[in-house]
Amino acid sequence: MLLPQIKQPSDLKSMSQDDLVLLSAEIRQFLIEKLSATGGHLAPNLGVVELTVALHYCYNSPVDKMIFDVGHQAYVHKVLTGRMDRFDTLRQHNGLCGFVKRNESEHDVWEAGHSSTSLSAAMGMALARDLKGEDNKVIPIIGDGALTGGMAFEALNHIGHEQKKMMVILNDNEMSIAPNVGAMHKYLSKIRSDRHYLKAKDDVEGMLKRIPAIGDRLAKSASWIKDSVKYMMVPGVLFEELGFKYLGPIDGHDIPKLIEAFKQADNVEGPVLVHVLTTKGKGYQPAEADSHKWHGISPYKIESGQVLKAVGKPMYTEIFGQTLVELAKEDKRIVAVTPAMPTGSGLIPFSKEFPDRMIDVGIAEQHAATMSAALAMEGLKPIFAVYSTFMQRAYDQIVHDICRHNANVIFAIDRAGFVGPDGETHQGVYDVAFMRHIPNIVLMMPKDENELRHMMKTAIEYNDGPIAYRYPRNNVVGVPLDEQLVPIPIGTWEQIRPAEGYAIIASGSMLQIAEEAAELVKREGITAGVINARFLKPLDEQMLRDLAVRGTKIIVLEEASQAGSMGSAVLEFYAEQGLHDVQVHLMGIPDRFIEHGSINEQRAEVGLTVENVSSELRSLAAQSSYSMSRTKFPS
Ligand SMILES: Cc1ncc(C[n+]2csc(CCOP(=O)(O)OP(=O)(O)O)c2C)c(N)n1
Ligand SMILES: CC(=O)[C@@H](O)[C@H](O)COP(=O)(O)O
Ligand SMILES: [Mg+2]
Repeated sequence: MLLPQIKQPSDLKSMSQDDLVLLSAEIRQFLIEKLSATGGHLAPNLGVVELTVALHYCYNSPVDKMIFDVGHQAYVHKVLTGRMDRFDTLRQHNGLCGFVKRNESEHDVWEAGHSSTSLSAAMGMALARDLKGEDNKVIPIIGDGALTGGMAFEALNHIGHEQKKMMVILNDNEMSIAPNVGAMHKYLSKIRSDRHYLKAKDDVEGMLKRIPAIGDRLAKSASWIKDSVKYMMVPGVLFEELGFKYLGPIDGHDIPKLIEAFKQADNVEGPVLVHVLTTKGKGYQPAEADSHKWHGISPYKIESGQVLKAVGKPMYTEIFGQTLVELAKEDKRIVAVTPAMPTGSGLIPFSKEFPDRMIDVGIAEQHAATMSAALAMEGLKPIFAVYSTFMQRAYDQIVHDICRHNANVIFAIDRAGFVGPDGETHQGVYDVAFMRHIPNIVLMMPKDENELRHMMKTAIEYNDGPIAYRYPRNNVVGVPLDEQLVPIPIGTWEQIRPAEGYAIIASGSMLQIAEEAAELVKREGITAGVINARFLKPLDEQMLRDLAVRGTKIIVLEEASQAGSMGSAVLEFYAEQGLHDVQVHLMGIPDRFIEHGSINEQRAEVGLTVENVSSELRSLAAQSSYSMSRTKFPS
């Protein structure tokens, strides 16, 4: 076995290329075995085994900077950089992060989680290198999916202009999470599929060089002919026109060929793009056969490929997807917009039923948002289905193109709140704060799946501007579903338990915690009300006034950043109304990033638990009895 000998990347240097091939096989087997117990991003990592081995063989991490785009495909890098023995803890609380993580290793020079940042990071590192007079290599590794992200194009444009030396590895496996989309994808597929490029490329380039310059007039047409023939025949010309030397396509599972290509690239002065063809899920039949499903997978049985996912209640995502099909059958204006997350957003049923009304724009949240505004302004009902965390990419488009235009865009914000194993880069905890302060937006969050369905109906019937509903990466509560969907009056909260002295104003999944806490302290003589704050904007101002008039002590409980979310809105309301005596306690997510683990562990880490809410109620009650005892009532 070669793998146990690898404690650091330099241990590869003494190995023969045959050994590297054997080592790759051992790494592949290691990943298949480890992830069968932990789950994780199996298919992306199986696709980059040889690529990562060859990179660490040829280059000197961390001096040479390997920058993994998204970072979900860095398990092999982690194996080779001394973290093999931590894979049993992958994506678990205090365990190995599923993405590149600087506090794990000096070899992790750039963190991600969100797509399409590697080229910009590479540009920064190359500029810094040259300004410091250093000569290390800068090597961004970007997938064909990540290349559809707008940031990648911004960076390509700048890199081509600056002509800084770097080697961009384009890992082309024809897949995003789902099959990749877009004109760039088609272009890459053309290069990938037309093998004649490879054999004709040298002939064509040789011929072009032999066309003599015949006088100025003809010389121009000669160079025009060269360019047009080059456009037709030479692969990667798009990149070459952007100022990159294009090398490829290279078989990304052939270590000798990869090493040869890297040597060629090292001799290029400016930026070079090495186009590497890989198979997502390579070497494990179930993952190769369905790399979409095996992009991110739960624990499984190796022999059969049977996924061991607990059979239980559906996710909110599934209810969203089903309900959207119901609504779209009644309303032809409904179109679904997804930035490369059709499956994760539950839109596969919709795409099967209404293929013409399903728009996957690739990893392009900004484009998706602005395009949705235009769809709405043309009288359609665009459902912008997006994960909370990825929607952060489109903040300006939400302000500038959707809300300012008061466009009837419907946001279906999935993964709202803690997301568990993906950790800090994927937590959906900022959208309340960054959306509620934008004029014209209505923001909802359901207490259960039945209310989500009514909110979806509410959004369709609402024609006064943008409206959003956010729901968690969770299983549903398990309540009966009403057949008849009825719009909810905008800005109305629901009193679940009458407020006497104390009230918990809670949103979404926090309602269950609020009710359990209220029930727990009730046995101790503390009667706490529970209010379903199903509208995060606008607030139910009448209910807030009533609570103030009755001198109710309030806890605002939300699985969102405490700064700027609903709790802040309640405080602002009372301040604006001059109701300065109202006692409001905020229980939300503190001002720090919460790392990977289970959702319950993340909630416990920040105190969003029944125990904590109960003890908060007890201390409020103790204060009241203390201040009561101190009050000198007239005898
Ligand atoms: C801004 C953003 N949007 C969406 C995602 C979700 N996402 C994670 S990986 C991925 C596909 C990446 O495809 P590619 O770069 O080709 O890598 P592969 O998995 O094929 O190796 C997507 C869409 C993300 N991480 N970041
Ligand atoms: C790497 C990435 O960003 C996606 O694969 C993400 O991990 C999907 O998240 P869900 O598992 O919540 O769909
Ligand atoms: Mg890909």
